[in-house]
Amino acid sequence: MIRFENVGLRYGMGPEILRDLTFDIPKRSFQFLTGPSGAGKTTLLRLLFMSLQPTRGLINVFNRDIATIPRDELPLLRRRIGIVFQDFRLLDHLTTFENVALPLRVRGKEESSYRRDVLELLNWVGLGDRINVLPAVLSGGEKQRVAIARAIIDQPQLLLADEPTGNVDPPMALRLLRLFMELNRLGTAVVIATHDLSLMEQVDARRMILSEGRLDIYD
Ligand SMILES: Nc1ncnc2c1ncn2[C@@H]1O[C@H](COP(=O)(O)OP(=O)(O)OP(=O)(O)O)[C@@H](O)[C@H]1O
Repeated sequence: MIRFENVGLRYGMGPEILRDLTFDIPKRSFQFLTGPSGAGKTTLLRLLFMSLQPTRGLINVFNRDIATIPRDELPLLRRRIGIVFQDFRLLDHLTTFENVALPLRVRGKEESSYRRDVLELLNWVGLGDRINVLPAVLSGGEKQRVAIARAIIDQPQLLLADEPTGNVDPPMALRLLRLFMELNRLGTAVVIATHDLSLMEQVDARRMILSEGRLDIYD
């Protein structure tokens, strides 16, 4: 589904942050992306989301060479990807419900067709009593769960999550992990960037480890 070949990335004239990355992300796979702070996990997620072009090498996403995709086609392609940003990126003027429902609204779906699904997911992530509030009154952990719910509500083909359990307590982290596993069981390829060893120990999943610009993969 995704293929990197000899990919390198530097920001401006800076040092090469990622070097000679060659790997695949197969359909329906589940992997953790880990490595020390500053190793380039967020950068790699940005390459996967096509919000950054590599300085060298080839990236294929959904069998398209990202260097040749016209800019105006990117939004449509990105709709197949759910993403949880480290800084959440919720829309401040929308309620919890509206933020989570956004990908469905963008698709032109009627609220009556998804209302129950959104409410069920919000209950599952423990936000059943925060449905009608704006992001400004939510805690960091609550915002994180809204961002996760928004990323998965439309069952994307690929989920990219940057430290998705960084702001919640261990029991909630486990609950969220179960949610990602269920999504994966339903067919989504999942990439979770994390430092959380205890979280990774819960699942016998592929590990992609970034260190000093290189990537090692343990299947
Ligand atoms: N926009 C940018 N311009 C210049 N340098 C950047 C930019 N974004 C990231 N970097 C640098 O690239 C390197 C990798 O950063 P990145 O955020 O990808 O690492 P990370 O592994 O996600 O870190 P963390 O675990 O702390 O979130 C760092 O040295 C960072 O300073």
